[in-house]
Amino acid sequence: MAKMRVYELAKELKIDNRDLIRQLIEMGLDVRNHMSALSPEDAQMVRDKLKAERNEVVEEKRVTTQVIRRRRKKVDTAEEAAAPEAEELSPEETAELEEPETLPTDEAPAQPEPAAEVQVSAESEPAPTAEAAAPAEPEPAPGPKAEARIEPEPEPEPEPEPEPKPEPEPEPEPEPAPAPKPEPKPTPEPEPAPAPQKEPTSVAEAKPVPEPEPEPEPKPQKAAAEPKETPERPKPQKAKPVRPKRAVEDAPARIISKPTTPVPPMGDRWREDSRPAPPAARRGPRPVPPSAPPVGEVPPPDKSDGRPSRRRKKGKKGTQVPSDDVLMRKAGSKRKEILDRDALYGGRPSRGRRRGGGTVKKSLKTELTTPKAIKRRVKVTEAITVGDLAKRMGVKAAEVVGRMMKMGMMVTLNQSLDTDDAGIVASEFGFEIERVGFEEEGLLAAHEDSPEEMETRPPVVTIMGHVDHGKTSLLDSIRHADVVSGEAGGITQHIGAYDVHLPNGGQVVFLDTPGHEAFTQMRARGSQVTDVVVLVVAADDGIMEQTKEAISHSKAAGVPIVVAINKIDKPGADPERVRRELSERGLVSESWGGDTITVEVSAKTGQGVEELLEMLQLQSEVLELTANPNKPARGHVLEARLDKGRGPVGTVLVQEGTLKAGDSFVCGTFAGKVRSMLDDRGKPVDLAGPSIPVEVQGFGGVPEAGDEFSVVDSEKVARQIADHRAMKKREAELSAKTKTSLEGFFEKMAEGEVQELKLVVKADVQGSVEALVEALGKLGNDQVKVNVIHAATGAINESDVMLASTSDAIVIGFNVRPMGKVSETAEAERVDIRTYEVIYQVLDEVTAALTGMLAPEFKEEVIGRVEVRDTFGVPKVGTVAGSYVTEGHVERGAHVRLLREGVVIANTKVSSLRRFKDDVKEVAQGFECGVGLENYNDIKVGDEIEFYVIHEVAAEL
Ligand SMILES: Nc1nc2c(ncn2[C@@H]2O[C@H](COP(=O)(O)OP(=O)(O)OP(=O)(O)O)[C@@H](O)[C@H]2O)c(=O)[nH]1
Repeated sequence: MAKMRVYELAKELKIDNRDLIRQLIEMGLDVRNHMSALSPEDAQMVRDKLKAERNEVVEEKRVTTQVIRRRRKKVDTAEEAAAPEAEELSPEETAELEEPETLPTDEAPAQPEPAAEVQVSAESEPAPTAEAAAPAEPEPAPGPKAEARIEPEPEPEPEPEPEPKPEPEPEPEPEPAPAPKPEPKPTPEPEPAPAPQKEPTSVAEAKPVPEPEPEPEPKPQKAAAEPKETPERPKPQKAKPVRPKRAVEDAPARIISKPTTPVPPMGDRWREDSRPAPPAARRGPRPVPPSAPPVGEVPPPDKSDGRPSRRRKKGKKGTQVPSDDVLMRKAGSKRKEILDRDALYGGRPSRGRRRGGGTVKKSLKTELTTPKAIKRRVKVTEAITVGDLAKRMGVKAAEVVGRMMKMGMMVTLNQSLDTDDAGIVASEFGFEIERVGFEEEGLLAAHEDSPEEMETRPPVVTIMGHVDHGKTSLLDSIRHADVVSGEAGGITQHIGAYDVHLPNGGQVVFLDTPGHEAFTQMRARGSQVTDVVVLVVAADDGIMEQTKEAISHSKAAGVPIVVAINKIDKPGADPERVRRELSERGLVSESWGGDTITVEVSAKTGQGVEELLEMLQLQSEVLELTANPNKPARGHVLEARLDKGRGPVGTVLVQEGTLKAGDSFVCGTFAGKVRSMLDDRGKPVDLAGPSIPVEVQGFGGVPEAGDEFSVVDSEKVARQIADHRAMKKREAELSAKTKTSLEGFFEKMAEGEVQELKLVVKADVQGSVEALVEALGKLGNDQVKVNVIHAATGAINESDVMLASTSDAIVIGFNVRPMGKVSETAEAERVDIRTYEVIYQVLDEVTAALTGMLAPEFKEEVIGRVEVRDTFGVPKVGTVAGSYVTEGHVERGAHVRLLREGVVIANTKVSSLRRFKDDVKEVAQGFECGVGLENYNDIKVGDEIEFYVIHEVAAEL
């Protein structure tokens, strides 16, 4: 059989993950978290054990109208078996069974409204009474009740419950419902016994019936029985108090109301897990009644919703429940107190009436928080953070996080959920997720080019090649060939691209790409805007590794290659060898009958450079490169950086249209307006047509190399698109991270798989970013790896910090610093930001961090020894050794070895360390002390106890 995860077992047993983990640990099982695996045998053993424990149920008995006595009781298996059956009773049966309870309610009816309240208060107050009478109650009922209250709140918020209930409950509830039942059943007892069980069942089934019943609150009995099961209903109870009269009206309502409670089911799960017991008692009972009374008022689904929410609030304040009681006592009028409370938290008008005070109006406020059915849809584009989702649903974020934790999803507020996960969570609150799209295309200027509008444009050329084959030299040589440049050294390059004007009037634009392997990605991107690639191959070296890469990138991009066989001036030059090797790579030279243009050049002497330029022009003509210059510009960013004086600037290669000063544009996730443009020689220009590279000033932020640049109609449109893209990007990043965290992190941790050091890398220029990402990616080993979750240019901003925070990553800044309040945010989020100015320092520190993450080695250090001079038997503690510290010192919590004549008799830990009657943390050499050992009592006079501690020693890579 396959192993089972703790959370799966918890789900099966319908108990909270944490509770189960605690119990598993108590059972001696090695579990760390809810993702820990359990063998089939262990799982079965746990099931058996927990089931056995569940046989112990709480017996509730109504002693007086306001007092219910609960006692724990062992239930026979047979009884249990019977119970289930009861649960399975048909709705009608259930109804019948419930009716009896209703009757009691009727009894109370005399005090219609009050009745409800009284009951509630009775229960709540009883707290005191009950406590005195049956202390046991609090614990048993509490748990469920507490949960119930809380649940009610959660559900109420979703208010949609009434309406939505049907949907949500059906699926989710089923499970939850059962879960609660188990507990409730036990509670059932005497008369109610049957009802309770049924209730659960009925609840599940009835749920569909939702709105129907306004039934008044069942009497205490019901409360007693239901409490556990319908913890959520508690709120409803609260509602009852308010709606007493109505409640009385609908008897069947109860059942219905329960169904209504269905929404809670989801909550039940959670409740079961986390709710505190204390308040439960009071709330427990209420749950049932609530459903009834509320129902009466519920008529309008919304209202019912609204009410629940109020109740919830109350419930939330569940902790306040006690305070309520206190208030009631003080006031001397329980009813009034309850009413007041209701009013405070948005009670119904009815409450107000009772009060007869203006406060009623205030209570109406709550209704504002009740989402209407049509508003129970949360629109999401790609993903949504947990916090946003909670906000959009009008639910407390902590509550959403709590529910997700109970679902086995460990998340933080800023974690992003994709639409699927968000849908699951939203359904827990009665909401739906609606995926919506953003019509970005509609906002971007679309223009159909007609053949007449097309004009020839210069080819854009990228020079690639292996290291030292002469790329830079060739570019220099080409600059000298520029006929426009009046400068001695040819073009003084200002940006990563420049256009060369040929003697024949032609023009060729070159992209200047670095030749280091760390920039392979940049080269690949360069290919995307490139029309022709000049592959530089040293005639004396032939095709090398990077030459092959360049060929691959060019081919993948579908860009034709013109080969420049360089260094033909060198004695060892062998152009034919290069052609042969090229043909082996599919590039057959024209001189060999192929279609690959090869030109023999010498960057050093300038030989063949003009011919190369002519060939490029020829190739360009063959390609029939054209573009429409008469439309809004579109292009790509070749390089971008943060200029101290000018802010973000980027080199943009215009590919179509004409870029003008003053144009509004969107680039990547930034909007901007062209404030100024410089050409490749650093001269200001107002226009830049197709194939022309210009340095643009006016970006809203530093874009990434390769980002598309598009001119749009207005700044407003630009901002709209940029904001949308930024949101999508962030959501995508967070979503990706979240998925990793949700689906793999815990499992990996539990199974000791690979750990990752996550980094957010920010640098001043794209080149540095890519170099860092590549270098960092090479660090680590098979145990620990580096995962750069985000890398970009520009200062470290809050987005980076939040991403690091949610991803548990470190922010690496290279030649950039945190902006504005980012440092404060980082401190608040406990995000480590490290800034550097030298790459090797980055690598050194990251390596150190990785070392710290490696599984530590353990080293033992003996800190002291004692000699046992006497032994004492202490009740409930065991044997205590009256000892004398002979060496070093001894500490409580230290590991110890019990030595007898030099032989290790036991290896355990110190359970107690005392000096006379005082517990002490440490005892120094030369002093006497009493030492108790964990799980070991066979200590004898003359034994020696060696104390030692274990240190973790970081491993090295
Ligand atoms: N003899 C001779 N030497 C050349 C020629 N072209 C380049 N060199 C030399 O080759 C060496 C490398 O040239 P670079 O232009 O730096 O080569 P690169 O491909 O740009 O190198 P990286 O930038 O490191 O990728 C330099 O010492 C140049 O002087 C040439 O045509 N003939």
